Amino acid sequence: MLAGGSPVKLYTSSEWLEGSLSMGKDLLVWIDSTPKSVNKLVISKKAIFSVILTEKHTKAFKTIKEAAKISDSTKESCCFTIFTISRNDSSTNSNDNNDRPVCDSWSFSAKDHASALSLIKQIQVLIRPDYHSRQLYSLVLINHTSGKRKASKILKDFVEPVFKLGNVKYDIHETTGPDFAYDFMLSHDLSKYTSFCTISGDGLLHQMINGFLSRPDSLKFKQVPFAVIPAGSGNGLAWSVDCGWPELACISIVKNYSQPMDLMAITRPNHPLMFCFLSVTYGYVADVDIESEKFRAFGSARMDIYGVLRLLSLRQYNAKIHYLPANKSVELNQNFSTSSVPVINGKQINYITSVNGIDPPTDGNLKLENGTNPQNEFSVHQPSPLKNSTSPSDSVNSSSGSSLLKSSDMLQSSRPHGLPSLKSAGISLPVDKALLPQNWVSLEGSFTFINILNAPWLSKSFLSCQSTDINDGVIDLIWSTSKSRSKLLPYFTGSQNPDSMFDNVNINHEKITSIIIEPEKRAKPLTPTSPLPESNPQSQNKPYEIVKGVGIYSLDGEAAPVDFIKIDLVPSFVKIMTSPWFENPRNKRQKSKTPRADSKAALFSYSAVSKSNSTEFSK
Ligand SMILES: Nc1ncnc2c1ncn2[C@@H]1O[C@H](COP(=O)(O)OP(=O)(O)OP(=O)(O)O)[C@@H](O)[C@H]1O
Repeated sequence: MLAGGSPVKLYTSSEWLEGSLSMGKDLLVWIDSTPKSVNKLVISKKAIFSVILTEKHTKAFKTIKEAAKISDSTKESCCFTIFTISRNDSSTNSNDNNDRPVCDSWSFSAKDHASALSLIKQIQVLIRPDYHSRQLYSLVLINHTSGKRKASKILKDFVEPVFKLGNVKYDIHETTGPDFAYDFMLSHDLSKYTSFCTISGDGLLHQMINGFLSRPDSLKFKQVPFAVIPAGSGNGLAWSVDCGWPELACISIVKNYSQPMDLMAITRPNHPLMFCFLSVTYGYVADVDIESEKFRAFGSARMDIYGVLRLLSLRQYNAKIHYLPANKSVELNQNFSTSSVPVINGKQINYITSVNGIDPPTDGNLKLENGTNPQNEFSVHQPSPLKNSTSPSDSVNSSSGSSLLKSSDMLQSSRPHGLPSLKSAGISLPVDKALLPQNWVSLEGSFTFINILNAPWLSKSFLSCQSTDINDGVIDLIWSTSKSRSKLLPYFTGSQNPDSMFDNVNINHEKITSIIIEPEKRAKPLTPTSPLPESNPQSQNKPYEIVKGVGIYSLDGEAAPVDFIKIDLVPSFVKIMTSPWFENPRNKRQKSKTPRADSKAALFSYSAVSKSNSTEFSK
């Protein structure tokens, strides 16, 4: 319901129009009071990120920086300006990230200074409901070495002015090395902050989240959202939460929009438990991501350019994978269904283990027992029926040697508070197929790539899976054994909707909750007794021996040595800032006649009143 309107003039088309301004719960409405006038302006609260007292000048602010400066100097005035963000109505394509948001400013004049201040107070509640009762205070870590080294410019052009205009206080710390964010989050007092933010790529946020979750008191700050203001080369998470443009990321912090985010718990031999929010990749995508680090100066284009080169000489890696399909992790008590039997290179793979001791029907054309795949590409897991299939004991395989995962013991030592039990925790490595719970699926073969995803976008131009979401309670597993460049190219170039390419012949897709990778070749530590340290993409000293054909893992874009690895979904484990209209995830937007949730048509409606002032975010 709208409260009664206050007399307020709106500056439009070089003149002041008499009218009244009313505030609803979710919108602001100005109506021309001239008899028979059709002039009306409606602005959705999602679009408003600032309102400031301004001098009675009608000149538009050229940049947001200029507006931020003026917000200091205006003393007594009856004028005020509202700043909004939206996208142009013409941008309707969900599968590209090229439409930059635009800023509009709207100039109003109230009866007097006191009325202007009173209206400003009401509009601030539209910016965020607790504007007057809670001061936002952001912890900001900035990595000047990210991407094309534009972090300082992003700070000056976007973060400083938008935070000032939106009344967000902040403490900023420059990273001094690769472990800075991890150590900072582990050791500093975080109690005054309302968000933990980076100006960086995905790598720094990865360090920040892992440092945070290693704190003994992390549970206390569980409601504090993380935010990433993109300055890196990939910025996969930022694009996945509709904050790929720095101005949108800053405005999300001002408006304090957040939602829970799933994480992937990563368990590896000789490493503490760690978490990824974006992806774990092995094969083509990891090779491109990590090996193209030397071309950082090209920004996100480094991956596109190097990706083409790598495609010309495709590599494959022999490995076994074992995964728990999402539909099997909930309920075991169901009959075998053939609907989910995948087809690999045109051949149906009888990969599903027997469920509750009932053997799956066999395909007349195939006899798929271990090693008897007609293409000799996969061997198929057909374990003996287990009595207790859901939770085998946490035994450690005695023949496993020192590098083996000590299952639950290892996890206990570094488990963050509130971490649910991990589905793979009871499985010792190397996997003994006879002991693998029967709802798990095993495959073995030569993989071109294995992508394990928690978010749809891995970079500005690479939508790796449209149907995934940061908070959908599942992991998306996408893998290929194909060497067909023509079939793989459209997936990596984004020329087609990725999900339409998941044909289970060249590119396979499964929704899962846990996965174990057992690569045939593994990285070797240089000193056999010392653990494999976390590798840093920029480090010149690789602490492990480079063995030809081993490849590399990319964990949220951070290089890691190839070894046994377990990945388990942890639902809604942290919070992440998203753009104000992220409730309808943009990756799910379709081309349609309905206006985009972030378009001017959806956020404003105006009749006759058509001239707002455009303000540049940065020059
Ligand atoms: N001052 C620093 N010197 C060297 N390395 C740093 C410094 N600060 C952070 N790092 C490390 O740099 C790595 C990459 O950083 P970041 O993710 O910010 O940029 P990026 O790799 O260009 O972007 P993206 O991950 O999106 O591709 C992270 O591992 C981070 O820990």
